[in-house]
Amino acid sequence: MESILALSTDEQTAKWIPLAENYCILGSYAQTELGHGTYIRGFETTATFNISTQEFVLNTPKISAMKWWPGELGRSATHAVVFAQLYIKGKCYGVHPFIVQIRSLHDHSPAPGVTVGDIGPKMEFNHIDNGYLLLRDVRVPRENMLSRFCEVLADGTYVKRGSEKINYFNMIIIRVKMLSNEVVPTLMKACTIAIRYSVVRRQCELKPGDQEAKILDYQTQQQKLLPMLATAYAFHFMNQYMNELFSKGYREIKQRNFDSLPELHAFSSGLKAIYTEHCTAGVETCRKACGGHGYSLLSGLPSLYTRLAASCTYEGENTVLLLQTARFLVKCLGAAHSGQPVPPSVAYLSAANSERCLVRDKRDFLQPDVYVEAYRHVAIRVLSSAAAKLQALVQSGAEQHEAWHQCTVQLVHAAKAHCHYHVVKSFAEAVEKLGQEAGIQRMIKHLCGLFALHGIFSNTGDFLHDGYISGDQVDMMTASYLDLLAIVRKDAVPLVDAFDFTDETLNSALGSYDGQVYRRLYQWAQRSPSNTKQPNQAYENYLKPLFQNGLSKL
Ligand SMILES: Cc1cc2nc3c(=O)[nH]c(=O)nc-3n(C[C@H](O)[C@H](O)[C@H](O)COP(=O)(O)OP(=O)(O)OC[C@H]3O[C@@H](n4cnc5c(N)ncnc54)[C@H](O)[C@@H]3O)c2cc1C
Repeated sequence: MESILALSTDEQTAKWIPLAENYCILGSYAQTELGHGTYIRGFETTATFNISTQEFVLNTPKISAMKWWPGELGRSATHAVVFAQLYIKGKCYGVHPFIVQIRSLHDHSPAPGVTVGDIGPKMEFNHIDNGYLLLRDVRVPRENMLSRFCEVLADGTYVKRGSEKINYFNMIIIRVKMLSNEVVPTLMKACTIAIRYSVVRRQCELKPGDQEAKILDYQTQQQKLLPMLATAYAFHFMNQYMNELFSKGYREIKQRNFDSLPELHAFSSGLKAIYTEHCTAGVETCRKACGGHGYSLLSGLPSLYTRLAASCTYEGENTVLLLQTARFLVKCLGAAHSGQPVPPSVAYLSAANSERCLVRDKRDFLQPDVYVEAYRHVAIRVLSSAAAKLQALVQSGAEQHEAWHQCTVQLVHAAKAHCHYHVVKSFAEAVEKLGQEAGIQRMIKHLCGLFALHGIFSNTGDFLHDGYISGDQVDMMTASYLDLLAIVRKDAVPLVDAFDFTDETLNSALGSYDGQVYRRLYQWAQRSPSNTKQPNQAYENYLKPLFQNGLSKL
């Protein structure tokens, strides 16, 4: 439905959306092929326009062209938005989207010319039937090409309205939505489970002779979990900013003003990559922080991890996305240096870069303008140094693509630094806006500081590299960081309760609101098939003969 809404004409929307909304049809987004996922221009599925019948004829010319991975395709979908190379009178016009009926609406059997099935077991994602699709002379009417931005007229004339990149616009939409709806809530759930568990679980004595301590009172446990909590809040506030930027851009694009498309694409790509990377790693950190019980599926944590791990790949592979962000940044840096206007998210590149951090006391590191400036400095420095290397390679005779290839590791670094700067900045701005609620503002400001200082603590080299901060300042920053761990510890439980997940949604024996961890683990373990199956077949079939055989030998 997202694809149809973004890519279809008003008439196409009026035809297909009510059918989808009323479950008369079920859709799948069929883009990826066996041989190509990232490189969309390399897709091999073809859609050839037949003027005499006014139809497109879709084909899978070879095995690598088979659609592979689309969700809901395996056994559920009746229709798919299939991306294929458009051919008119022998000329290729690139990849376009077509609505193709793949199963009968009467008995769900494959439509004529369609071979469709499930791709088999995966690391997780068992809630979705990812499928394969092979097309042999499958015909669809001319109206089935989604034509908001490109159309094929009855006489075979190809009409373009706007940027050719617009066909990828729905990928931006889905990317932006997945961050708010799936990625960040998953980290929030993991934090809720691990933090609630860490105030129930007691282990060892903090002070000899005392009662065993809650594990969240150990500084190392705080350092595992509380920066993850701060990350969840940071991404939440960044999402609000991104959604505003996106809504504005979406309105303009619908009016066929494509000016914001490069910025939206670059920003959503970079954020998707860093969110999914940090959230996936964060969920795994939460799991490990729950010790042995975190490894049990009953904790709810392993399935959060395996589901989220897929998001590093789908809707754009992360490295590839970061490189796209970097390409945009390098272009904007060039424009900024030559005094041309640049989009708002990169306006900071036009200002001079500060040389030194002027902090003299550890408390200064708790000032948002201090850490926001430090992140800005690093983002400009890393990008400038990658761009300078790129330029030097080209000036020394390397071809542009070769020079780019030799800089990709540093370019990925630059894209990450750009996104990290924005997340810190938007978090600090969100804190400012909470001015009406002093208590909440104080709490969230601590979290914001923790997020920012955790990033500096974990990537100290980036800040030390050109002497922006000194070794002494690193010590001050570390002292503030550790102070914040103890401060945020006090609010940790209300801060996860504020996410407001129900016990049913968390589905975790460790993370329920009432804290009855051990009772629930025992009750849920009772339901395990090995405990409920009667009689115990493993004993009857294998162990009993083994024991009897052993005894008979004595
Ligand atoms: C759970 C799940 C659900 C999915 N659902 C759908 C769906 O509904 N519909 C659909 O169409 N597809 C779907 N996909 C497919 C998904 O979109 C692709 O797997 C994804 O776009 C990555 O493409 P790829 O598999 O070709 O990876 P590749 O591009 O082959 O990546 C492999 C490696 O090569 C590197 N690489 C590739 N190109 C470059 C480059 N230019 N520069 C540097 N490094 C590069 C990558 O960084 C990566 O490390 C799904 C995938 C998963 C795992």
